Parts: sequence; structure tokens; C-alpha cells
Amino acid sequence: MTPDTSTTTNRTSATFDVVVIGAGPVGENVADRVAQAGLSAAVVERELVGGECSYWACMPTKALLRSASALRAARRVPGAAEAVTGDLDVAAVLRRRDAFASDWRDDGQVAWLDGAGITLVRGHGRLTAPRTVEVTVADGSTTTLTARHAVVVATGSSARVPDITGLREAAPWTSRESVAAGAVPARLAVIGGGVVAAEMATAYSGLGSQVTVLVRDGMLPRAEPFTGEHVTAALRENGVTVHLGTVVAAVQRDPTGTVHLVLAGGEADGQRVEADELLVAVGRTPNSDDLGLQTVGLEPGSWLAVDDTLRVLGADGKPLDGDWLYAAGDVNHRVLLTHQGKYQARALGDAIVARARGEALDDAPWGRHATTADERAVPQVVFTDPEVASVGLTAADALAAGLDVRVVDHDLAAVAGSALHAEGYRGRARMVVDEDRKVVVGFTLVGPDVAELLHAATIAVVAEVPVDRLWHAVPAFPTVSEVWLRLLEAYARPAA
Ligand SMILES: Cc1cc2nc3c(=O)[nH]c(=O)nc-3n(C[C@H](O)[C@H](O)[C@H](O)COP(=O)(O)OP(=O)(O)OC[C@H]3O[C@@H](n4cnc5c(N)ncnc54)[C@H](O)[C@@H]3O)c2cc1C
Ligand SMILES: NC(=O)c1ccc[n+]([C@@H]2O[C@H](COP(=O)([O-])OP(=O)(O)OC[C@H]3O[C@@H](n4cnc5c(N)ncnc54)[C@H](O)[C@@H]3O)[C@@H](O)[C@H]2O)c1
Repeated sequence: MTPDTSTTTNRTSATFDVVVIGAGPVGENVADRVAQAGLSAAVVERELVGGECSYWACMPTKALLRSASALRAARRVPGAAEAVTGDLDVAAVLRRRDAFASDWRDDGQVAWLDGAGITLVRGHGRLTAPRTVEVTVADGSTTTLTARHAVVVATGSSARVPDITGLREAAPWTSRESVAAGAVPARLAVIGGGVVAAEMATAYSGLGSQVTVLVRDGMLPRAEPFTGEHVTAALRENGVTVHLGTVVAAVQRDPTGTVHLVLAGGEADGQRVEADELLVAVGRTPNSDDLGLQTVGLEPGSWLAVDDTLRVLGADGKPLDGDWLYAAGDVNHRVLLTHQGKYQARALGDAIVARARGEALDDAPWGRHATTADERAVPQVVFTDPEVASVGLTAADALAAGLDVRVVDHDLAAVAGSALHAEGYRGRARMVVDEDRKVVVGFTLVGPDVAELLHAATIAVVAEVPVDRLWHAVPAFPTVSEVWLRLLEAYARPAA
């Protein structure tokens, strides 16, 4: 349907079938999905169309990591190693990062929105009433958008800065500054042991910084424990200092610009660390504090709880009256990953269209309008060196969920394809099998270049392929994928 619009001085109003707040990867995909089905859609964006992922997260971080990773890969293969005689060209890496961040300009994505027939409304969006979003532009003018069918909150998340004495005054980097930096600091300290900390420590060490990582809860604490052990060992071999089990008690930046940190707990208790920049990477906070949530009975600043078709739940745990408010992507806190947010966007866009047409929803597990994979089969690659690739449940998650599981591990170095891939290849794979159903519910790999092996495991988990049938999926020789055969052989032997 076409939008209705009207204008008075400094105030505009328009009605669309669907209004999306936030033009990150998730908001863009919801809008595209409903527009393709013939509904009119507007997206509201206060910064750059494309969101965090395009300019300060997924794409530029991988550009920062890739060149040093390619160099290390060449150095692991005799014959190629001898041909590598120079150092990394840091300026060229930063230029490539800039290109992958589109030089922080969104013309390309705006053109894509235009081509898809989606209306872009630039400014800060706030809910003011059911189905109503007021957009404030920098010049103070406002546009009131009314949604016939749905308002979708896809406002994402921002870096969380914890309360540590002196931290804010020391002007630390968050992920944004670390991703967009114009120069590489000689010394970088990193607080955190999650995905951002591990990737950026790897990136900046590769770019030549002397990196110190201050980890409170273990490296990659949500993944299989052996992954963090491999990544920690490799960081240390590459000259990174990693302090485990420690917290930062106080931070101060002196007049020369040097940052001083005081550590407490663990092996580094009482030690001091000096750095030129400090990256804080301790998780995210929802972009929902200035969204007008209170006008529709919700708590400002909270993650937006949703049901399986992504309807926002009120304080009573039920969807708001009229099925009009939805939340997708980081802001609903289900899974903070671009590909999973876009999966939600596809299911949600289709659900909005079905409801608009009065059609029944297919919202049973694995149905078209359900987001079942968010709970059972989330793939993730951590682009450290070695890479970590995982899908589904860890052994600990599966046990906590009450499953009767059998865990099978294999040394990736013992696979012929790995030995060919690189000298001194080190890695490990784990398969978690639900013994009641005899299907794989979790799979994890750590090792050089394992990222591209992950999708086979994702298919095995999503399709619930019986282990007996997986036996007939023969990996090509000599590939690293032969680890599947080794795991299945070990699984076939009686448990010790
Ligand atoms: C350093 C880093 C690296 C990452 N790497 C990966 C990776 O390799 N792979 C992966 O899958 N995930 C990665 N992620 C996670 C990924 O970036 C997020 O999951 C993804 O960006 C979430 O998309 P989104 O659309 O929900 O939110 P966002 O990308 O945050 O987009 C939300 C948009 O909403 C806008 N907005 C917010 N509030 C308002 C408002 N009131 N009015 C108007 N506009 C508003 C924002 O300006 C923003 O453009 C990474 C994250 C970080 C921090
Ligand atoms: N390759 C990828 O897929 C990729 C890359 C980067 C980020 N991301 C996503 O972005 C999100 C944010 O990443 P992140 O690393 O900021 O968060 P995270 O949740 O992955 O890790 C945060 C870490 O900080 C630690 N921590 C929390 N509070 C602390 C404190 N006060 N002091 C010290 N340590 C503290 C936690 O133990 C945890 O290890 C993640 O959910 C991740 O999925 C994905």
C-alpha cells in the first residue's frame, strides 16, 4: 500500500503499513521483507543506514584481522613462508578497513533502500503512543509516523562501560573507536575476555601493538573451554600478555596521555599496567533508553523481551494489545549476531505480512514465522587465530538443559588435511550428541581456518540428521573436514 503524507511548518506526518526504528542490518531486512510483499515501509535512522555491523563491527573488524591472518597462514607453509620477506603494511590494512566501512558514508545503502521502495526518515525515533513514532531531526523539526500494521524496534545495542574508578575520565576506547582508529597505538590494554576482546587483541597484536588483555571470567567463557585455552595460548605465543582471573580496580590517564591500570585478583593481583589506549569490551547495553518506551507501558533502557514471533512482551509477560509492537536483532537480546538478527528479520517480516493479510501463522518450532534456530542452532565464528567456530549447545549447555549427552572430541592436528594445510597445525573438534534422539546438538572447532567448516555442522544440527545417516556423509580426502569421520568413528566405539 502507498503511504499517506501531510506537512505543516516544521511538522510532517505520514502513515505507512510498517514503521521500523533503526536501519541496521536487522531493520533493513524487516523493511525489505514487508516491502517485497507489497506493504509500505518506512525506516527511521539517526546515524548511518547499515548500522553497527557495516561501519563499526562485523565488516571493518574482519578487514582489520584478515591481512595479518593471511600473512601468518603463508608463514606456516614451507615454500610460501620463504617468499614472505616483508612486514605487514599497516597503512594498507587501515585503507582496506576504511573501504570495507564505506569510508563511514551510507550512500550505497541509501540507494539500496530507494531501489527497494523503502522510505528513509533520518532522525531519532521515539514511540509516543501505540502505532505512533515521532522522529526528531537535528534541526528540531519532527515527523510523526503512524503504522497501520506494525512498529518494529530494531535499534541495536551499544558498548557497555562498567563502573570502574577513573575509567570514564580516562576516555577509553569502546569497540567503535578500536574499529575506526586512524593509527595503531604502541601499547593497547583490553578489559574483557569475550568475542570483541579476543578479536581486537588479535587484530592489534597483528598490527604491531604491544597488547595486554585483562580477563575476569576466562577467555571466551561462553564457548567450549578448550577454545579459550587455544586462543589464549596463541595470543601469548604472538607476544600478547594475557592476565586471567583479574579485574581492573582503578584507571587513570596522566597528562602525557599514558593510561595506568591497577589490577586486583588472580595471578596479576596488585600489578600495574601502562598503555597508550585502553579498550573496554565487556558486553553491550540496549539502545532503548530514549525510545519513548514508557509511553506504551515498557521500561526505558531495558532489553525488549519478545515471544517466538518477536512480539514485544509487556510487564504481564503478554504481547501488547493489538499485536503492533515487535523487536528484532540485538535489542531483544536473544542472540547478538548479525546473521541471527537477519534471520529474525525474515521470520518477522513474513509474520507481519501474514497478520496484515489475516492469514494464520506458521509459528510451531521450525515453522516459517518462528525463530527456533535462535535457541537450538546459532552458528558463530570468532575470527581469532586460531579461529573458533561453533553451533548449537556446548557440552555444559546440553547438560544444564537436562539432555543425556555423549561428548566426542578429536585432535584436529591428527587429520591428514590439517597437516597439509599448515605446519604445526593445532586444533580440536567436539561433537555433542543427544543420546535419546541420536542427533548432534552441538559442534565446536578451534584451529586455523576452521570458519568455513562450520556450515556442515549447522546443517547437521538444524536438520537433526541421525548420527547413523551422518556416517554416509563421507568427507573428501584430504580435507580438514575428515574430522567428521574421526568423530563418528570415535562415537561408534563404546564409551569409555
Ligand atoms: C566489534 C564488533 C564486532 C562484531 N562482529 C560480528 C561478526 O563478525 N558477525 C556477527 O554476526 N556479528 C558481529 N557483531 C554483532 C553485530 O554487529 C550486531 O549483532 C548487529 O549489528 C545487530 O544488528 P541490529 O540491526 O540489531 O543493530 P545495529 O547494527 O546496532 O543497528 C541499529 C541501528 O538503529 C539506529 N538507532 C538506534 N536507536 C535509534 C533511534 N531511537 N532512532 C533512530 N535510529 C536508531 C542505530 O543508529 C543503528 O544504525 C559484532 C559486534 C561488535 C561490537
Ligand atoms: N565474530 C563474531 O561473531 C563477533 C565479534 C564481535 C562481537 N560479537 C558480538 O558482539 C557482542 C558483544 O561482544 P563483547 O565481547 O563486548 O561481549 P561478550 O558478552 O561476548 O563478552 C563480554 C566479556 O566481558 C566480561 N566482563 C563483563 N563485565 C566485566 C567487567 N566489569 N570487568 C571485566 N570483564 C567483564 C565477561 O566475562 C565476558 O567475557 C557479543 O554478544 C558477540 O556475539 C560477535
